[in-house]
Amino acid sequence: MSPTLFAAVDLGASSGRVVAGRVGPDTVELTEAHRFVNEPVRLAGTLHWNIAGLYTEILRGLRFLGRDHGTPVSVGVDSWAVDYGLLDADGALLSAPVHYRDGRTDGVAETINGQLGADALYQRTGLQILPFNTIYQLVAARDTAAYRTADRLLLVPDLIGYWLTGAIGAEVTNASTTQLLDVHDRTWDVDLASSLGLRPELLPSLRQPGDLLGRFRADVAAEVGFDAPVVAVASHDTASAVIGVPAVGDRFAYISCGTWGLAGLELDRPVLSEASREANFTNEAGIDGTVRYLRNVMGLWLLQESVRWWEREGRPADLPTLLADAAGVPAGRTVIEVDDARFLPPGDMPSRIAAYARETGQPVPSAPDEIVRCILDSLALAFRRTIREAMALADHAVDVVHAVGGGARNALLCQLTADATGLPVVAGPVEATALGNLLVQARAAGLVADLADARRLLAATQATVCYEPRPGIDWDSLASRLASTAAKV
Ligand SMILES: C[C@H](O)[C@H](O)[C@@H](O)C(=O)CO
Repeated sequence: MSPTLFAAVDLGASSGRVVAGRVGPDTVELTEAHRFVNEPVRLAGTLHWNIAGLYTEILRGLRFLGRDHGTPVSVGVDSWAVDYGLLDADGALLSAPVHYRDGRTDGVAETINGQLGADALYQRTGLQILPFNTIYQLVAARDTAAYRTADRLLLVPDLIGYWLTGAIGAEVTNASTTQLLDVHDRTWDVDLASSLGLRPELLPSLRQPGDLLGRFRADVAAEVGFDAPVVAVASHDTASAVIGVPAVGDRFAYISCGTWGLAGLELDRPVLSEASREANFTNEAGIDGTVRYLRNVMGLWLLQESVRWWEREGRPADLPTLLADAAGVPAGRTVIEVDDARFLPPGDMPSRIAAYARETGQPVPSAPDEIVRCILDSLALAFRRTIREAMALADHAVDVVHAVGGGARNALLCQLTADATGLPVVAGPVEATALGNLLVQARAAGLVADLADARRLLAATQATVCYEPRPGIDWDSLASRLASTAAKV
């Protein structure tokens, strides 16, 4: 039997892609039909996603896929979390979704948590406190004309699904990132929304990975040159990435490493202890009732934004060269708290890193290779801390760390993470998110039995590189230096 063709639309914060996936009893082959950058735009002072531009690229990618690979059995859409579009009563988009790095939510989380009680909120939603969680974005937007006149709220992958099929709904893994979903029964916490003066009627009915949205609208089928059904996948890209981890058994940790570094565990129930809340771990919904017990680490955003800044200044910023040079910089020369709030907004990242070093009395990195080394040493330290804390808080043993996503290509980061954690790091697949998207569709088509079966297929078909921990760097003392810096900033 020849492998079956599926189409995955995977929207990341820095780039998007349309991927043709062929799945058979012992094959999973990916071919990129189209890749495009995801460049946000500031409109009248507010940072937005160029969602119409992204949708245009998606249609272009589907057209290329149909032309070069044929008609897929189904299409699945995933994207970054928390952000949404508002529709009016006619189904028209009221304004381009606001980017989670926009400053409109500054201070909102503190106010709301003070009002509701951080622990009470955690017991209801199980979510880490990040300033851009959808709940805080809605509180920041509740007095806007768009919010007041809106008829429906659609998270980004659901908005794309709506434009492709006309179907309205909210897929549960991404809905769990709103901090408006009950962590126990995975239904909308309507009382919580009402208690904040939010409009629960905006929240669409929930759907599960594998559910059918519907077939392409006629105009979409005409535009892309074929008709196909759209199937809900684990539409939070991180949820799809975790499905795409080629793990065997459950004694593993993962790092979905891209713009963000999502480091954590897959559990069968949430951890809602006071210690877990204080450590700011999240319990995002995974597939089949699993829990993605993780914490957001600032991730390769630090590197992406530094490169963007150097390019803006007309300085050479070729990543492979930067990484090769950074390997020659002494380890642990300067370490930063990567999750310091100053590193969240776009801007002059190299200067912010230098300022942090200055404030903490460390050697101040100025040359690009020193900045890059500082970023990678500090990310490895953050992954070490996060994985060790997750293991302790969830009382969960780990023998291996799976690093997936674009960061799996970064050999220096993977090796430093192995050294810092003292655990082997299995790097790959890079396209774990697209693979997780495709395998949920393959299961809906009856080609894959369950999550374990999907991972067996991945382990048998996808290339990985294993980095064994090496001695030599005193990560304990780097960790305590980092801890002491926090007191100085
Ligand atoms: C806000 C981030 O998008 C989110 O926390 C993260 O999980 C993600 O979606 C990474 O793409």
